[in-house]
Amino acid sequence: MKITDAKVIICSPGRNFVTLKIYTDEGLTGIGDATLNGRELAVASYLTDHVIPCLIGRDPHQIEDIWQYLYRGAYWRRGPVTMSAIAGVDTALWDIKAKAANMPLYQLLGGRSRSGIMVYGHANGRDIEEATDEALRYSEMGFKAIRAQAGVPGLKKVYGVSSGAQMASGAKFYEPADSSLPSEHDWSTERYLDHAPRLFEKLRETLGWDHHLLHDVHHRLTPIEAARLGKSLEPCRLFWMEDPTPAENQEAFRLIRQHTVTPIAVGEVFNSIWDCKDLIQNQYIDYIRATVVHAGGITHLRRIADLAAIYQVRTGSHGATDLSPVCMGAALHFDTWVPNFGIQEYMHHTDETDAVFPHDYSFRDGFLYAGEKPGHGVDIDEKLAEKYPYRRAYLPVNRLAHDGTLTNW
Ligand SMILES: O=C(O)[C@@H](O)[C@@H](O)[C@H](O)[C@H](O)CO
Ligand SMILES: [Mg+2]
Repeated sequence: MKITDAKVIICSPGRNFVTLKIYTDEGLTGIGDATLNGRELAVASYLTDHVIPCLIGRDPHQIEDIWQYLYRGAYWRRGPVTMSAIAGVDTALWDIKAKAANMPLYQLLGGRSRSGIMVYGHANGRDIEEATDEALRYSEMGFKAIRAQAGVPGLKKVYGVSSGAQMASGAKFYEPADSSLPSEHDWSTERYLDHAPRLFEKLRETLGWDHHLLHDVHHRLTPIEAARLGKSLEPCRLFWMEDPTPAENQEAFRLIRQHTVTPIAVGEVFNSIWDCKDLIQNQYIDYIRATVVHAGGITHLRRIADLAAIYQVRTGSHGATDLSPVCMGAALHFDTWVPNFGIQEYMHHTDETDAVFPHDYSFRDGFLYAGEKPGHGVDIDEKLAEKYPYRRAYLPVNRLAHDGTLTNW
């Protein structure tokens, strides 16, 4: 089989997505997600201008050789743009290979390891009461695991709190990339550290102990502040505290680990095994959040998961709405196979997004189920995609409320 063509499809059904489609001389096609929130066109150009010319004429079955060619052959290795582009190619090639084998992708990876994929949903509110009501609603929707985020008194706009309407799926629409220039949020660590434990005390008081509760700190604390938060949350028994501190310095997590047993999840911004090697080998984390779309595709994510398995670190892949249904579809096949699975994030896409990306995965009683169609089970309706042209959008920036210092969003 030979790759005869490939193209990048950029669309914006509620938010921007970058999709790579690969064509072969046997009529099989495959698609991969290559969306990088706020930097979409960089990845589109990397694919169109630098990668696609190298793919034409190659055997799509040679996934590993193509991966090595695109990784080592670029000379300039790693980084979110490069690895999202490689991920788009890799996912499309696995899609083609599974279609050629006439089997769902998880079978090709090694078969089913579990009956279904436990997922967590996003409950959030402007204050503790609203977030608690949302968490109750997610419990009624069948979620066994619920991430909770709430506004912080005195702060205008913080991460994770939706001001969107409720969608048909029951979830509230939330899209952080909300403007043609970065919107500015405000932050106070002191207010947040006083407030977060109260949110989870209220949630345990209201929901009881049968649900997993998760929280995303979103890179905002110093290591010792993260240690303090972890300790304060211990009585509420969280499933994980996510991104407690920026992870460029993996060694920083040793300090957090010395002070708290609250489980830690990191890695949605990681794009290679090198970003997580020390965190995993030192068991500074409990879950690795790397994803198909941002960590070089299925080929590389398997390597990260296998390293993690040696140290009893489990997967907890990112699954926000800026990862397209193509990524979710591929992730569910990966999650169905991977032996050290932990949990999968699941934010409902909009109905218009689901229409552009028809898929055969389904949600039932707190679990997602990959479909049985050959491939990863997701397609793109190119005609419909044309109705939603790209529009520039940025993730917000964040400033300290008391003096405007630029900090982590
Ligand atoms: O854990 C999460 O879902 C968040 O960290 C993401 O929603 C993140 O803010 C977005 O993916 C950024 O594009
Ligand atoms: Mg996160």
